[in-house]
Amino acid sequence: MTSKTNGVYDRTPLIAGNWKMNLDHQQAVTLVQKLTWILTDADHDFEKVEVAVFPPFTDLRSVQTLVAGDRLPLVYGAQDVSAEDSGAFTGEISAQFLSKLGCRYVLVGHSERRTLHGEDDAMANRKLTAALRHGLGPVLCVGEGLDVRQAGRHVEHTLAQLRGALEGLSTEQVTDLVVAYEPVWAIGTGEVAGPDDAQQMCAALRADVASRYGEEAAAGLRLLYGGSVKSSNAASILREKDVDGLLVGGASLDEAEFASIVRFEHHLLTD
Ligand SMILES: O=C[C@H](O)COP(=O)(O)O
Repeated sequence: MTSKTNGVYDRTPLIAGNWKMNLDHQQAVTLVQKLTWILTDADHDFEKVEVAVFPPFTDLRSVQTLVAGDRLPLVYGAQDVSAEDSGAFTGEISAQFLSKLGCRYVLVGHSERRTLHGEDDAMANRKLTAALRHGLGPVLCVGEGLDVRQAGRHVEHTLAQLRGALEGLSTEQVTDLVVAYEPVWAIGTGEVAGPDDAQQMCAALRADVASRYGEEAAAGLRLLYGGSVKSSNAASILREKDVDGLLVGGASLDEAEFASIVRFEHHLLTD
């Protein structure tokens, strides 16, 4: 069985906030402070439901100082990483630097990196490998565009992205991985894939990992859904068996809204 269980869920749920290119380092400190106050006030158990924020690179040092100084129970990561470790790569950020800043996670292959910067599965694979080399937990993002969904090829497309990005990884590395399914047509558009869509894809991703890396790897793999998540739809998506968490964009910029998403169990109880 997986070592990821927290005694309540099969795997520890992860609620992650991707701030994208929003909030400077001072705003970052304010948001992280307020978010922690709200969650601590509400007796949130951070061991039971993990909370992560993904600020811009320039905020990370400030977030590290705050989290370490005040021993805050949330974790943080970066939105991207270089495939290279060091050298003449102007503008790139090494996984080693992120590791030194206390990042636990890093996003790899986000759809905005793929569409705006031409990143393909081979690049995602190199970045993922670089992250693992330096002890970071990659959050691999996969998902189809509207044309692919309309053509009914979304499962095959997303599984191909997964396979390409995982090329050469060991079973152990795959077991600890987080994969976020983000249908591109649902990102920042207000369109949400239904809980059934999220479950269908997450089940397909888990089954694919089971067939290639074994049941234990599949049981440990955490699968997130991302795309126009709000507090009003979070609980219904997280109710699905194979969905282990959420990757939240816009709604993570509002501490009260994000805290409400983190406390999805409260909605499950009151729904
Ligand atoms: O990384 C987060 C996703 O791109 C979702 O963004 P969104 O919640 O603003 O749709």
